[in-house]
Amino acid sequence: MGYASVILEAVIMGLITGWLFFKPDTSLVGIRSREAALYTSSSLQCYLFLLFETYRLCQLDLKVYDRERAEGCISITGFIMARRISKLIIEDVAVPLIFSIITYFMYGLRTDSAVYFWKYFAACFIFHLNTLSVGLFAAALSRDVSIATLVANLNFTFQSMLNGFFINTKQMPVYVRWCKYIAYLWYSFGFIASNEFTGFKGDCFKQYADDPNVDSICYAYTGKYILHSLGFWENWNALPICVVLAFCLGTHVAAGLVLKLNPVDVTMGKEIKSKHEIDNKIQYEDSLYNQGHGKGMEEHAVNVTIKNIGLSVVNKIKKSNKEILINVDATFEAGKLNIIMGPSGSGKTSLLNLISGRLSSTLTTKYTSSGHIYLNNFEIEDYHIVRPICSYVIQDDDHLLPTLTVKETLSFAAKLRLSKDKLSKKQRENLVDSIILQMGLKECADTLVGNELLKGISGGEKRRLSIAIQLISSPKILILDEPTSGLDSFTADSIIDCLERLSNRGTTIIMTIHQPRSLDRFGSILLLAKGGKVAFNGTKQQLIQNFQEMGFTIPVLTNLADYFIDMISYNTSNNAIEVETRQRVDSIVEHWANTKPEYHVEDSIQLTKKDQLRKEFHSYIKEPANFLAGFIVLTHRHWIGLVRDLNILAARCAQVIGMGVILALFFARFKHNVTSVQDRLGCIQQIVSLYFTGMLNNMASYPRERDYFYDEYNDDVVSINSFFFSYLVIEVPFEIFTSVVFGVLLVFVIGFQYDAGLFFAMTYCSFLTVNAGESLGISFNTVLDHPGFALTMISIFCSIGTCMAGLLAMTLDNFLKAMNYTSPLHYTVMIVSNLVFTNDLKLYCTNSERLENGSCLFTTGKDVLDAYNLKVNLKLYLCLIALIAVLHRAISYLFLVLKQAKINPTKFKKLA
Ligand SMILES: Nc1ncnc2c1ncn2[C@@H]1O[C@H](COP(=O)(O)OP(=O)(O)OP(=O)(O)O)[C@@H](O)[C@H]1O
Repeated sequence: MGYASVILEAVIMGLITGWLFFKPDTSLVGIRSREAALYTSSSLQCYLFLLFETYRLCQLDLKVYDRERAEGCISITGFIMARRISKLIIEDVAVPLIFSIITYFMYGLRTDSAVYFWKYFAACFIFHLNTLSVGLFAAALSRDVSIATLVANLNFTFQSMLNGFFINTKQMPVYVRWCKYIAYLWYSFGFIASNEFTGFKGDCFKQYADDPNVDSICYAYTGKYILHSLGFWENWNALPICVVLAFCLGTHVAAGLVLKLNPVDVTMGKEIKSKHEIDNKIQYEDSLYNQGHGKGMEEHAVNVTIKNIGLSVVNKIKKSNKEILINVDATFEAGKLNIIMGPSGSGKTSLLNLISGRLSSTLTTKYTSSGHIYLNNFEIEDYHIVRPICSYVIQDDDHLLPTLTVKETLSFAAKLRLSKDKLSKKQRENLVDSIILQMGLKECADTLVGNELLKGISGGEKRRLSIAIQLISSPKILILDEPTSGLDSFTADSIIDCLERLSNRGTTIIMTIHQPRSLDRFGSILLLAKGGKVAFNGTKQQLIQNFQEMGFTIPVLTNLADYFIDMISYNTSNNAIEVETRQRVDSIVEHWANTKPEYHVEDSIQLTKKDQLRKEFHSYIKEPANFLAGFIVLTHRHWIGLVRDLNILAARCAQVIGMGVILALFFARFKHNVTSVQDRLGCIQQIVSLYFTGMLNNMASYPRERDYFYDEYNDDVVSINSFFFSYLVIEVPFEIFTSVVFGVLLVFVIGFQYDAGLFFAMTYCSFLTVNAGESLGISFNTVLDHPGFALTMISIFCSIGTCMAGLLAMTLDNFLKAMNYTSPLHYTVMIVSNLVFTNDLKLYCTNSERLENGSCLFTTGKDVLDAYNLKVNLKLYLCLIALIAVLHRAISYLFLVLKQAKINPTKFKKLA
């Protein structure tokens, strides 16, 4: 995914920026477009890779490195060198090469000598390398993705202010002007601009070729003038490229040092005392079953029978069809621990997913199934109607929210799951306490769950917490995927004890298990052989008898579970052994097929609709919390998560405000000479970067919230609306607060104008831009499950919006112009420009700024609007930007609904 992402990014960015800046002419506007194109090559495209690299390092590569380093397998130097070497060909060379080839020819850069192309490529290569080193440095500073991307983003904003494109370094306040010498983007842009403009002459020279004053008439069209106005020099080659290389090396060394001094920033999760103590005397039965929630579990046991189950998956890209389960027959009775065992890849998880109605096809894969599933004598025709009466404990515990304590996790789960049961607060607390006691979680009840960066409860405790969450709704059928995997035998036994108690009360337990200590406690065993075929289903005694009948000797001293799994696994260590073991497995499967009992369900009745299930099993049905109850619980939970995760909180505030501070540093305060027009335009262009900050804020928290929501949605406990609006309610106050500060910084500190209208418009546009960026994040993170890939796509989207906003790509074709009307960035640029460049903005010329005839190019702001064709209907644009922001959010909502419709197996093919 990593390589595919970066190559795709290079191709898409190359093609689209190539389209935006396609062969500009050599008029003044065309020259500015050419400068903007070179800016994207030296800076903007690197920014995308910077974000991706930072994200990938935090989420994946540094986690592996930290683990290996803790085990003493790798040194810091080894890690950095290995990383560079392993990515040299595909990422470090191929990506800039692809981007260079596409853009060089689409931008129409100089073709008088091939040397210029190779210098352009060498520059892109070194800038790319340098960008990756900055990503490494940011991730080394903090493994937390919100802080690392904050560092990377603010660093880029700082650098891009200094590169000379947005503001001529000579116009900068003296206290920051010197910073250009330490800004790698200044050298990068300078090198690439010098490569293009050294000796450059615009068409003006052809036009006035016969005029003896051609040199003075066309001076503004010469490379010398263009480079001078940007603050660079002709033939500026060796120095900038060496400096960028030195930056690259230096940043790698600095990142290594930071990695050494800051090994892994794992903080200890503190205890957070809850308001009431857990009463040791509370018994599970007392609270759960005698307080109106037990629903008479013993009354109706639900036995699950499956007959002739087949399952296959088609990969639409590879056009392959794989059989996962073949003719599986089994019964899972209430009151017993029913286990499914088999070698890895035998289809255990797929079977559980099928029974519980959670199989989910994707854009590239499609599941097809056949067979019959019965609950007692009711045949379930459609998967989705099974879901409300069963709970599912998935294999992995990473979905748990790290900033909640064990008790809070269960309390919130109880508020959602029991919102429709008329339990008092006290009863609910008792229930939670009793489950905590039951699952042996009392000692860690007030400890944060934690994750890899926040030390919290142990792996075994997380496993028990995941099970405890599902126990809250006292499910009639409890399905568990490897509840004991990765646990020590004592903890594993304690979980089995608990499940046994549950099954004794009538819950139907179906679980997969890998290596149980003994088979004695399991009432029913389903053995699945490789290829998804049944090798046996019955009790332990029957299993032994079955194997003895086939002539196998059951070893006395070997763990029986291990023995049976070995017997139905292929050994592929060499051909002869593989053939032998395959024959053995086939014979076991065949023997079972010939001797298995008839799985006949008497007087079966078909259940085709949810309402029928509701009628038959009404006391066991789980209902999602209504909108308001879900909204309140999720908002409260999200808020706690936010205030406890100071990194996310800091990032949410600092992304926007930090950008305002950097802009204030460079632009405060605007002069009123004609040259200040470019500074004002540059500053307005920078405002659109808020789109990126919205997206980064989203990336820091949304993927985690989303995963937890998917689990709860699949559990039928919460609705999409509750999740969607609770996220909105938490996010918006931060956006409003930071946009107000941003407005103050830009309007009053930088000094656009002391105008209340401009301040409100600036705040309004900033808020809507950040909000739209966040919506974009929701949309892509919903459509794409892989956050790294989502980040790549969002970054491309944001970059294109930034280029088209109005002040970078100045000459758009009609299609792009039409597209621009859907971008909030276009409206932001236009609204702010129209409020800044008014008749009240009086401009003067210094002597050197006067035209040939002694007049001034601009005397008021209005002249600027006219010259750049920026005049728009302000009121209409103020309405349209709000409409576009709402539309962004509505689309993200739609994606969420569509995604859930796909996850929700109501859309699945019925059992044939
Ligand atoms: N969407 C899919 N696309 C391709 N193959 C799939 C898909 N889903 C399942 N499979 C394949 O089906 C087989 C069974 O997978 P499953 O996860 O059910 O096995 P398992 O017995 O639970 O394995 P493990 O014990 O390792 O968890 C595997 O070979 C897996 O690769």
